[in-house]
Amino acid sequence: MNKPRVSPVREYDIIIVGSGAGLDILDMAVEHGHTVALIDRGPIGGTCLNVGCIPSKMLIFPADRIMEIRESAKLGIDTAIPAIDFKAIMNRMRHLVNSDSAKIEKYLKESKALDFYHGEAEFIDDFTLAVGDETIKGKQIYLVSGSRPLIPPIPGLDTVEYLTNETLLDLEEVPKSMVVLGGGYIGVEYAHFFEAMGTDVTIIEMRSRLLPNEEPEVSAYLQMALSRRMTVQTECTAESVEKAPGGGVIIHTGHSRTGMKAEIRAQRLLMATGRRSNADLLKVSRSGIAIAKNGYIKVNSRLETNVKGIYALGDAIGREMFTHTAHAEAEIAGANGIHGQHLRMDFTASPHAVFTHPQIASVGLLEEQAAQKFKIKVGRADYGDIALGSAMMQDEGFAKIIMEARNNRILGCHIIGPWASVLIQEVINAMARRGTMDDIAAGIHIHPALSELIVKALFNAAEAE
Ligand SMILES: Cc1cc2nc3c(=O)[nH]c(=O)nc-3n(C[C@H](O)[C@H](O)[C@H](O)COP(=O)(O)OP(=O)(O)OC[C@H]3O[C@@H](n4cnc5c(N)ncnc54)[C@H](O)[C@@H]3O)c2cc1C
Ligand SMILES: NC(=O)c1ccc[n+]([C@@H]2O[C@H](COP(=O)([O-])OP(=O)(O)OC[C@H]3O[C@@H](n4cnc5c(N)ncnc54)[C@H](O)[C@@H]3O)[C@@H](O)[C@H]2O)c1
Repeated sequence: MNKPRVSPVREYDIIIVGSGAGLDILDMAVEHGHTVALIDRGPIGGTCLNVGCIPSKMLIFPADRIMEIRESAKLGIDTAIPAIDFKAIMNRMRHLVNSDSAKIEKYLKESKALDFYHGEAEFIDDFTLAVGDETIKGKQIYLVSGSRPLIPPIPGLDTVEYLTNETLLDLEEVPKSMVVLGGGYIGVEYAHFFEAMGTDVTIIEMRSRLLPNEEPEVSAYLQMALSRRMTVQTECTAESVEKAPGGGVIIHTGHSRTGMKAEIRAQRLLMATGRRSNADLLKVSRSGIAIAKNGYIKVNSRLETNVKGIYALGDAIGREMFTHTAHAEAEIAGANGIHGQHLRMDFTASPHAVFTHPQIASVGLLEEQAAQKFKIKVGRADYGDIALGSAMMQDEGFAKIIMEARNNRILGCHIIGPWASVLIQEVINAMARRGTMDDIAAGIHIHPALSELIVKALFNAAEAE
């Protein structure tokens, strides 16, 4: 009788799970001369490259151009969009994603500086992981295992076909109609994309506003702007789902305040209802690592778990779930684990942008949060208040800045309108240094440029009582 093959345990200085921000740790570990193993079940390169930021923004860029063309009528430019080549837009996105992912995979497979394990890892013991038939042990472990779509248990959902941020990337034809369930980041970005492509979109959001974690005025303006292009239903929950006779889906909804019931029929249903941790796949409990109630891995401010020598970062810890934050966390975790430093992760100036239309960017505290902690001054400037905004006939959109009243320290900034993700950068830089209004206003701002929006909001805040 053949004995089951038991491969010897291979030992490494460092094991990394995840090839998203995990690659940053890999670089540090290799540079430091450690023996390293990197594990990923694929697709290689993580969420951002394969099913997140990169494909979504490659799709949204043409959607933004469509909006520019539509909006140019107000400037006196007569335009039309005779056709949109959806297939070409999707193919361009898939080509870049696949080729970048393949390059990373080739490097991981061919590099002599590391061992790459292509498979799903799970803990079998402290510091010991199984990947397929292999068993590996690390002196230090970095869990950069990310998150995946959270699909709520809606009756009937298992009987219909639905899309997620992953499967929508395989679409070959533009859907005629789509219900986007969830008005969070993914929901409002893809609602913008599909409407621009010609889909009849309905967003269903159970909370009282879109992007419930943004500044309420930002949500309100976004809802107004998107409602001109699509149906937006807030305080609305999908109670059940069924196949529509002849194709598509029927979503039965209930309004949480009025109790009103309705049904919406659409060719496609996109689930954009949040994310869940991948920690369950890793079976981290077998190594004694503490997990929060929501399934994310618990870490201290040095990004170390309760098990000394095991670090976690990125979406795996469920804090600010953005690529740039994951990279910033990798710097901290790597410096602590690999270089023996004692750095703490500071989320005070951790920003984000939402690439819907109009674009949104945000850093720091919301007005309500700031008011609970400090005596504050708030300033707002509209795009229409500055010269370039007027030239653009940008009569909507604004920047809002929140400062500590006693010293003008910047506590938060929220922008909705063109180039919000770029405009906010100087505020982020100032906040990262715990800066005040002077750290921004001291520099001469070019006239007439959109950056004057920030200066105007700052001065309005300074003058506020
Ligand atoms: C549609 C969408 C759009 C987004 N847009 C933006 C944006 O514009 N800007 C932005 O900053 N952020 C954006 N994000 C968020 C961003 O993608 C994530 O925050 C980021 O990718 C997290 O990186 P990570 O390295 O922590 O995890 P991931 O990139 O998810 O990497 C985790 C890796 O671990 C692997 N893995 C997990 N479990 C195991 C296991 N048990 N064994 C082996 N391998 C495993 C996975 O295969 C994966 O490759 C977006 C997300 C989505 C879904
Ligand atoms: N531009 C960016 O940086 C960007 C873009 C996309 C995603 N992301 C990242 O991905 C994460 C996930 O995005 P997401 O949009 O899936 O999650 P999310 O948590 O931002 O939004 C999910 C929304 O769905 C709603 N919802 C949940 N269940 C529902 C139901 N049954 N009926 C109606 N509404 C329901 C929630 O109230 C919530 O508003 C974000 O937190 C962000 O970190 C970032």
